[in-house]
Amino acid sequence: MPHSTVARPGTPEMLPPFPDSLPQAPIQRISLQHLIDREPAAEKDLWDACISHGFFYLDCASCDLGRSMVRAADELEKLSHPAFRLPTEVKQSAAMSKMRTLFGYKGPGNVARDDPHKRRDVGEFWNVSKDDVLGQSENPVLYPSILQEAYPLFEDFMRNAHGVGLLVMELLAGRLGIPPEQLASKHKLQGKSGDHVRLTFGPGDPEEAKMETTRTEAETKITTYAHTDFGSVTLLFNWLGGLQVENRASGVWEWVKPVPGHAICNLGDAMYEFAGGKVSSGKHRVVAAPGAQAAYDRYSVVYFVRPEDDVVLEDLTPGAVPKPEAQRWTAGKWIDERSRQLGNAIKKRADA
Ligand SMILES: O=C(O)CCC(=O)C(=O)O
Ligand SMILES: [Fe+2]
Repeated sequence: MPHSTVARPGTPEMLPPFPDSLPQAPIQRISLQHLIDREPAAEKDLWDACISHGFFYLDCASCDLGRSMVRAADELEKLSHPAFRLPTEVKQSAAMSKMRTLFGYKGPGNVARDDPHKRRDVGEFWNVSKDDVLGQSENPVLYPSILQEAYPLFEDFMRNAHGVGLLVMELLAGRLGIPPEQLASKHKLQGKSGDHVRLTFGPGDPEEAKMETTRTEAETKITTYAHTDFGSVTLLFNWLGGLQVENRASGVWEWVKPVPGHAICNLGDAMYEFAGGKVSSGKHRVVAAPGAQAAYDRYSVVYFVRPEDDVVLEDLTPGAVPKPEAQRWTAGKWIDERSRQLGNAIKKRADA
């Protein structure tokens, strides 16, 4: 997959604007500082967002923790440019399919099992494992040196994003009647889990510019296939449009406009299970950025907070009826299975 010749200028201000005419998902903005302060109005907004779309903007400009995450995400975005321009052989030497799980490099060309149009996706990922970065993997991925040399930056971002994920879970636990320490104990930083930083790349394509309102679904190029996130809480930083969330009532794909200084935060399947289905794991995907933005290469920086691999995904709310044994998925197996559905050829775990 050749890279676009249009280099991203590097500063968000220099990018063409997101077209205001497009239907945007009605996602609330919530201040991280207000959540840290446990302000009741912010907690209520969080709850409302989580039981409706399962998505919200997290205003990170409001506190040191948030500003530090924004700075690290900006640095990781810059690192992504050379990391995705490495020769294909170098990237493939750390391919997910060669590794034990979904960590490592994902190239373009996957076809999701359930895509009726059998489109090949155009997106690339570097999935950098928390356990590898923290030096607690038995079998770490041999990432290219450009990524390994940046482990201190990854670690800084991970620790902060993990902390924010735990805060979101603690606040939701309060509403759900789940003892907060029960969720925290299933998402320990030191636990073996699918947590990782994902750097994503989608090639710019000037021919896609302004096609977003006329192209059919079959003509829509997929950067990242429609999916729900597999874990508990996701924090996402992006600079160009392209992210879309499915409106649950109408089935229409609505755009999510990047807002400077804000993370996009969403819940995944594991949180849906823990909450007994009371919160949403919203379906989303990434397509070419809209309008003149389509010509630019698109990068995003994501952190996934997931339950530890051996945690059973089950309803933790008071009075929940335990699932029959045959329907009890551990987080590790759930992540592997969902990853295969999205077209990733990953090996079975030794303990599976
Ligand atoms: O790149 C984005 O904006 C979203 C990425 C995403 O949804 C994912 O990697 O799970
Ligand atoms: Fe996602």
